[in-house]
Amino acid sequence: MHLPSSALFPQNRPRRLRRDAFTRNLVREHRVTPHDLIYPVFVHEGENRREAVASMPGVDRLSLDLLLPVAEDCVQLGIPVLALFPAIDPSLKTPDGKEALNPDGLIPRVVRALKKEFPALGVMTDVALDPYTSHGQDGVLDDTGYIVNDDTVEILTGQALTHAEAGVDIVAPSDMMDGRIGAIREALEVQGHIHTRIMAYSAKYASAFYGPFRDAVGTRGALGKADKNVYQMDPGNTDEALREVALDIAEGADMVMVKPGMPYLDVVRRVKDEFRVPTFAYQVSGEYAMLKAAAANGWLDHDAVMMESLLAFKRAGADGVLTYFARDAARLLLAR
Ligand SMILES: NCc1[nH]cc(CCC(=O)O)c1CC(=O)O
Ligand SMILES: [Mg+2]
Repeated sequence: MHLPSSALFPQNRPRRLRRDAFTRNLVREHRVTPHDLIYPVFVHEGENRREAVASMPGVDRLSLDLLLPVAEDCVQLGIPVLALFPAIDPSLKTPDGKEALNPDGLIPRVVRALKKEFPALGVMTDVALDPYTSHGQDGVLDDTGYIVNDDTVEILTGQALTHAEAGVDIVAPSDMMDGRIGAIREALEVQGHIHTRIMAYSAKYASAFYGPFRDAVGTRGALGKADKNVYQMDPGNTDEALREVALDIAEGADMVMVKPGMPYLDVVRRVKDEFRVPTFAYQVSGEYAMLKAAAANGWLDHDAVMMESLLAFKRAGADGVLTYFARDAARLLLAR
């Protein structure tokens, strides 16, 4: 028999551990479970209103009555948290986005209904002004069109309190203003909302992958050619992500997030290694749209790439993933 030249061969045969399914199952280092998944949903006013989001196949804007069965499905599937995003009636949008502070607005009403019907299901809300502003930016503008920080933080703090008063479990500021986590945490404490958790969008990049989301919440038109580069992070930076996360933890965040997801797995890994806090990644609308489009063309296997993409987040160090695939993935996992 011909002998191989390497002294390590044939003692070292890594393929032994790949030979059959039971061995692969036995030695697998990372897994996805339904409990890892947060399901983002889009809500709008009305009754029995369902509107498909063209750039996000399988995702609809729903009125509250149609959202309730979706919430029930999440409970059945073991998905721990729903993340709410509003598509606000254009007649309610203003330059300062003050509808975000309305205690009887869409989001507070949806939160109250969900917590009443499904008390064990976690509910998370987005803290940011873009669905409420007439210009589609996440904050208020000065005369030059610059998004001003501190005035915006004041409004965001009011928005977070409004959600907390409605009974939300987790507020998730996605605006990228400086100092908002500290301001929100202090206000929550002062008002006695000591259990409200904060998941900070700490390292949120100015990304082109958010396009379909802006269709879903109806901000693409208002935003026009404008970008969010003066507050969201530059895609070229990773040290800066660590500084942002450090600030948010110091200011009182319970959990942090990196966003987008798949193109930023290096950032997820660095954040997890550095801070060892609950770390989440957002597989954003554009990532979802890419995989859906390729699958619809028959270029990729839908279920296989869905599960592989989610597993990649876990392997990179994420404790959980916000994903529009949450229900599909959970269903598949439970069927196995
Ligand atoms: N505060 C806005 C917000 N909250 C979540 C997303 C993106 C989510 C997605 O693309 O799936 C965005 C878009 C943006 O910053 O323009
Ligand atoms: Mg910050």
